[in-house]
Amino acid sequence: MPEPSIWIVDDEAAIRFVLATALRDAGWRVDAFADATSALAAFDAAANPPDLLFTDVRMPGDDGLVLLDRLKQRRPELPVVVMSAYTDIASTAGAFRAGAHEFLSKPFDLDDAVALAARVLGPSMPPASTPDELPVTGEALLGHAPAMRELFRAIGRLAQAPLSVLVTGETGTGKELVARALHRESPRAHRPFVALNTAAIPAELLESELFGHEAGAFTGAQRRHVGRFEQADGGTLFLDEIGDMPAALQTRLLRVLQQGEFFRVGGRELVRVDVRVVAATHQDLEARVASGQFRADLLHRLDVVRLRLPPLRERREDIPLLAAHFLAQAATRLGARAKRFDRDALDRLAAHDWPGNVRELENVCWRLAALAPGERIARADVDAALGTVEPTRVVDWEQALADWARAALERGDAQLHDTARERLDRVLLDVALERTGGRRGEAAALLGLGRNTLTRKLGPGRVRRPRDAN
Ligand SMILES: Nc1ncnc2c1ncn2[C@@H]1O[C@H](COP(=O)(O)OP(=O)(O)OP(=O)(O)O)[C@@H](O)[C@H]1O
Repeated sequence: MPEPSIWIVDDEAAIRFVLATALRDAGWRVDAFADATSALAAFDAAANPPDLLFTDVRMPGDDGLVLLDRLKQRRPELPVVVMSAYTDIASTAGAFRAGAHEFLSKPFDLDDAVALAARVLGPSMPPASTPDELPVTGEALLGHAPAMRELFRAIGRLAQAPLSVLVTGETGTGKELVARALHRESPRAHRPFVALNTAAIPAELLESELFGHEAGAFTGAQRRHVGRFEQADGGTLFLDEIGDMPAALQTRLLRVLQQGEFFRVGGRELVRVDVRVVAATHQDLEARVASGQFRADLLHRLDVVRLRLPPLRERREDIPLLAAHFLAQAATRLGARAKRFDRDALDRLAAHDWPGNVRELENVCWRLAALAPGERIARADVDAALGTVEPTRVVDWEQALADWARAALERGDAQLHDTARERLDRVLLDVALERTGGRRGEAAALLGLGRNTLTRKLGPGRVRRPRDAN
């Protein structure tokens, strides 16, 4: 069977490059095109058409929606993922009606794109293609803020002992890099480092992803699949977004951690493994335990040692160092000339709040490497790259939230974070569903969520009429 092939159509060289690299690393054949016309010409001439196509929306010449339409006329069953900037989402909601398979809002996380491709092309990818089994050398964890120095010391100490570690911190703060560093510095370094993002994989596939399955274990399981635990034997298993793990699987994971052995899904043979688990979460797991969403005994098992990564806004002194690093890295990988930041530009970067933390900074630097016209990056370039993401009304909203939080703390409300998240999700979902007349796929696209995530958030009994009282 030939390996599945993926095509990327995007006018932005940086996006083509990073997406193609990530998908190739994951084991797929990838071809990339800079515009719709050349992609369509290649499609018509191709002996082996793609099995999946990613397209940008806004491109010079025919846009991605025109391309989508033309492709659908030729091959209606071709899955097409439409990628678009956050600000274009409203105009892109129609993409689903036009037959798009999925929607990826830019800037996106490469892991999400790879997971999405894995969903479309099937979970039993060729075994050699495990996206996370990358070489773990040369991934520098940079920083000289006191909290980071303390963290490096802790990593050095902890790497030697096979203790479970829980890494906490907001999204994009570098939790996975910490896990990789723990592995790299450990006696397990010559064995695999395997990562699994619990939140990126649909709940129904998670069990077989973790523990593997035998051929015929369920519909669609044609071949035996070796799970991540087995892949990581002798090495380190990194479980990202552990807080999102479904309850039944938490129970199973706990048992495996206690006993070091398990059955594959549909299997009778007991599999023994020696795996060091590093788990990560951006959530408050104690609060999830208190509200019954996370098992206390599993938390204790994972949380033998805890490492906390501060958000980037709490270590602003590291911003210039990180920015220079990402800019140089992007230039090398783009084959472009190195650029430098003006003082003002660095000040602007240092003043930003970075809700997406280091990942957001990395994305902005890639954008600057690819787009800023001169060799010196000025403040205005940074303004443009940061976009107009902080309209003034957001401030009012945050103010209201702060008032609410103060009042709730005053009342002694114990589960503030969960309540807030739930209300936030509910408001966003209701507004989006209201706008799309209840069509979930489009509502998901409007919110920049995957359809699966939306369905999970809606859950049973969560489908409410738009204007129900609270
Ligand atoms: N201190 C650092 N030095 C260099 N690069 C970093 C650092 N911290 C994070 N990065 C880079 O930022 C990006 C995000 O890091 P990472 O994936 O480890 O974050 P995360 O906390 O695991 O995110 P999430 O919770 O969303 O999974 C990666 O590309 C990583 O290489």
